[in-house]
Amino acid sequence: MNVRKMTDLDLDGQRVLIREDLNVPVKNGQVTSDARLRAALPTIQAALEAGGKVMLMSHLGRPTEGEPAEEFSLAPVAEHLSGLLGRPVRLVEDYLETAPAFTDGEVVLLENVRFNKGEKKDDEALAKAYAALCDVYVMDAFGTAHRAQASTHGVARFAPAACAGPLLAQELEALEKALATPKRPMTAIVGGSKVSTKLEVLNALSEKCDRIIVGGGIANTFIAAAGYNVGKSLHEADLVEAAKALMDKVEIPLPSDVVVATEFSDSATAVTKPVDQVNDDEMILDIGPDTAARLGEQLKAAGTILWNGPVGVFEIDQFGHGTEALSYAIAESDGFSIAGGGDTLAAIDKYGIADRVSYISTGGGAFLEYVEGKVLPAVAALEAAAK
Ligand SMILES: Nc1ncnc2c1ncn2[C@@H]1O[C@H](COP(=O)(O)OP(=O)(O)OP(=O)(O)O)[C@@H](O)[C@H]1O
Ligand SMILES: O=C(O)[C@H](O)COP(=O)(O)O
Repeated sequence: MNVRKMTDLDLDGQRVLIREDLNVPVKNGQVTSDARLRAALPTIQAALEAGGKVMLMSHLGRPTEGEPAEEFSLAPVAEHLSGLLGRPVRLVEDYLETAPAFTDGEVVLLENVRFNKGEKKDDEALAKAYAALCDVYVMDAFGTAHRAQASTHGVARFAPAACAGPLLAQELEALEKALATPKRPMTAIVGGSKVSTKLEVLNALSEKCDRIIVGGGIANTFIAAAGYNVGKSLHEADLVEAAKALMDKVEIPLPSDVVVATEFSDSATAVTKPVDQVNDDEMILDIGPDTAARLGEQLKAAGTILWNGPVGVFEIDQFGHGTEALSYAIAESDGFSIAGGGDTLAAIDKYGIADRVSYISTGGGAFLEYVEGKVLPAVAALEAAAK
């Protein structure tokens, strides 16, 4: 990676704009898993110690672009981060109109970049506006390095100086080392709710892995491809043909039993049933216990495990047993395990297996795309800026 590093630059007195991935789960105005915030702390502290005037920026969730909404505000993140850093973190909303002022000892957090029109399209004018806020731009958001957006990509072209932050550099080095000569069999677990983007990644993974375990909305798409009714489950009907093609290329064990409910809520009644008996008014929200036991045995025998995405709606306890069982199987496996993703980190915390996973990455989709062998757009932008 031929990029400038934050540690190579003199930050003293400079306005330092750090893009972090502070996209963490928030419930009722509280951060429920702060792993990504803790991972960003060493970078923030190093920039402060080097005398930088620190501004952080991040997205949170997937709001409708250009429409600020309280549910996607970084306010809970500012509060939580302030506790972790032991200093005030001031959330600034109007930074595109007025450049934020700095007070000693304070960190500035720019409100959700996805509230700005053009962020996701990598709009040049927006990228220039971000660049104008700083003397040094630091890309440290490994979890969002697979997105070519104004705050992760475009800004690097226009900032007076652009460099990689310590977390981004450390993640890339650790993954490169871990994946250089993976022990076989290599098994990937891909779950969660981002069906269309992650199904594409499965194609590349099918070339590298010996087996792919699917969960969440992704598994539901495969269940539909196998000809079963998935009722109201999250799935991607358009991708059923793509799922069929994948099943011909690599072993993708399908759930034999599933946990369903007729509503998506904390108080929903969970019913376990065979996969071929899902009704039209039901949603598949977890893998069943027989499936979890079978997949758990396969995981224990794996040489390398790559895990992104919970296999069920684990935030609701009655739909968390599948993710819990697979977490314990990963913890018990002698294979080298790599896990990453915002909600995956939350599941790792919930089931207390962090010290038994060989490497935990802050990236989910980013880590999968790295495994694919793709050059991450944010890294490419830093490489171009270093020329
Ligand atoms: N069967 C299902 N139906 C609907 N949602 C599901 C299902 N299974 C899991 N989920 C949801 O998927 C979400 C996590 O998916 P996601 O793809 O965002 O994973 P992640 O680990 O955060 O990765 P990334 O960092 O790429 O976002 C969780 O909120 C979980 O409740
Ligand atoms: O959680 C993630 O994978 C990153 O924060 C990227 O989020 P996105 O998939 O909404 O771009």
